[in-house]
Amino acid sequence: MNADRSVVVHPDATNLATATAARLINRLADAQADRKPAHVALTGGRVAADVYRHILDSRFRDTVDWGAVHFWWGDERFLPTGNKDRNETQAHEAFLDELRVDREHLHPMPSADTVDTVEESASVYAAELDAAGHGRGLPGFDLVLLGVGEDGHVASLFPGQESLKASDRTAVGVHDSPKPPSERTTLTFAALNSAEEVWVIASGAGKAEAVAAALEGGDVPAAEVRGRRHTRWLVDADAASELQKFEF
Ligand SMILES: O=C(O)[C@H](O)[C@@H](O)[C@H](O)[C@H](O)COP(=O)(O)O
Repeated sequence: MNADRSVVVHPDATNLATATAARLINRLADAQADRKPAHVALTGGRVAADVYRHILDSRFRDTVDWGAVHFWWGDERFLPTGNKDRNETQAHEAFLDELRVDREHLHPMPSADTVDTVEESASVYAAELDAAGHGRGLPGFDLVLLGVGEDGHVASLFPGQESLKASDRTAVGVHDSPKPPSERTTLTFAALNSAEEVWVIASGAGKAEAVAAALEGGDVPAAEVRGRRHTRWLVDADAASELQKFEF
């Protein structure tokens, strides 16, 4: 059961990205103080890319031993390695290539030139997650970072799709993503919610309806995410503009 949920409303998109970058650095440094290596699952999207870029620019960035962080992905577009639209590519360009990461600790979801189908991609990734978890299925994410779509999707878990029900698996393939490209690999809720903390970041008025639905009883995938210890919604004022019940 989710122990705790918080909503932090930031005045604007830049403040959201810079504050979340600092929060992420602190979260990873705290996780490393408890145990190394730390495990984080990254997300794709424009808002997340802004956060990654601000991590790189942060004067606190080397508080984290980046070589002792395992980087996973919450979802990935089923495209060839290096394709500019892959979440992995965007993360490398935004910050990973400039940090002293350990290449052995990078865990991209299989690409379209290494496996034939999204089902195979999901199966290979599930096996990698299980191996990292020493047979327990998952490595014990210290943090899962998520964006949210206008339709309330998180990762590549879209409204009305079978993937929402895949509670017995940690990763599944997606064929009909309404957000292009149509073929993707995604962690399931079982995997996302295994994390100590789950953070959802949202910026802009276009996300306001999805944020309100997720936080105020609506039927959207984003309403289903919860960290084992903490769930944080990190939003800017525009994305919070349709929240009714929160005083801020
Ligand atoms: O592969 C993807 O597209 C992402 O993982 C997706 O879940 C994204 O985080 C949201 O769609 C928000 O994207 P924006 O931040 O660009 O609005």
